[in-house]
Amino acid sequence: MKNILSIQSHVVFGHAGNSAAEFPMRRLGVNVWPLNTVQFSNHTQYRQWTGSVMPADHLVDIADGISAIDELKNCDAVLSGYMGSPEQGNAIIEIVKKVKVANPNAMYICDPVMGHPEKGCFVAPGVSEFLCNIALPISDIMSPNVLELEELNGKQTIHSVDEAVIACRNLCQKGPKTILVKHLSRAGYQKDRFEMLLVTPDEAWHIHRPLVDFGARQPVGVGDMTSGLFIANILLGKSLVTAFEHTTSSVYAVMLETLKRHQYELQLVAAQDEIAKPSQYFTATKID
Ligand SMILES: Nc1ncnc2c1ncn2[C@@H]1O[C@H](COP(=O)(O)OP(=O)(O)O)[C@@H](O)[C@H]1O
Ligand SMILES: Cc1ncc(COP(=O)(O)O)c(C=O)c1O
Ligand SMILES: [Mg+2]
Repeated sequence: MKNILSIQSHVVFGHAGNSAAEFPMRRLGVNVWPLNTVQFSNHTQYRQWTGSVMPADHLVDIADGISAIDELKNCDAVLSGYMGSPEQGNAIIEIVKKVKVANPNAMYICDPVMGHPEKGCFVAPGVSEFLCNIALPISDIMSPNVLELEELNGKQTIHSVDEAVIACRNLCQKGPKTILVKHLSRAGYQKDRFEMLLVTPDEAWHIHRPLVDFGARQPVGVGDMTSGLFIANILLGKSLVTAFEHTTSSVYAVMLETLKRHQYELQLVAAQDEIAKPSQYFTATKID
């Protein structure tokens, strides 16, 4: 059984951060060790929430506890997502280093959640700089959306798929050898499809799925679920491309179930069998 230390936000009501990623990863068949960066009542796109950001040393303390019972060596990957503060970022890097000492084969996948103030996703000041300067060079995999990719690539606007591939290759030179662009949005080929990219130093793959019409109230936590499913698929031994395809297909099934039930929160439990074995399978196209 593979083990993922998943360091993300936790919401008590609904699904974002660990509350969006943990169940789908487990449903695929990997073990998850959730380490929560915040505990909020609900995700921030409700524009109001209660709860607390965990102190940065709490994160290291928990990892040290796992190390003390000699289990850190069984950690196969660290996944990080929504961070409550840049200090937490530094704590996460310390944890990644400890995990890699205990298990040199462990991977670090960083979902560089930077927030979109206009969309209502709020992230503490300094987190974006931390992701660009400190997290990038030590990540094995990064999973930005196109806005995050622009930030990571020196704030250069990305207009097209070709430019996105170039931006990803720039990141590959600085650290992560695999980049999953979780959402190409305006940089994609088509306005009426949801598009993603998978880029390594040698190859680039493109995938698209239909847009699901949620009107103005788009579900949150989709990125967190996407990054989680991608690393879970990789740990299950799938190739990068198959992991990419399976992730797209599972996420699409969750979106459809969410729409069918007229819900704002992702319908993870209802769609659980589709997460494991999506009935509609999307295949990727090699573009480089
Ligand atoms: N098939 C789909 N159809 C329509 N919207 C989708 C689909 N898949 C995902 N989305 C939406 O696309 C958005 C992706 O958000 P974005 O900020 O670009 O990346 P992230 O998921 O990292 O936050 C989310 O609002 C999500 O609900
Ligand atoms: C607490 C929390 N975690 C994570 C996220 C990221 O969600 P997404 O996967 O949609 O980027 C958000 C977005 O608002 C959030 O409020
Ligand atoms: Mg996101």
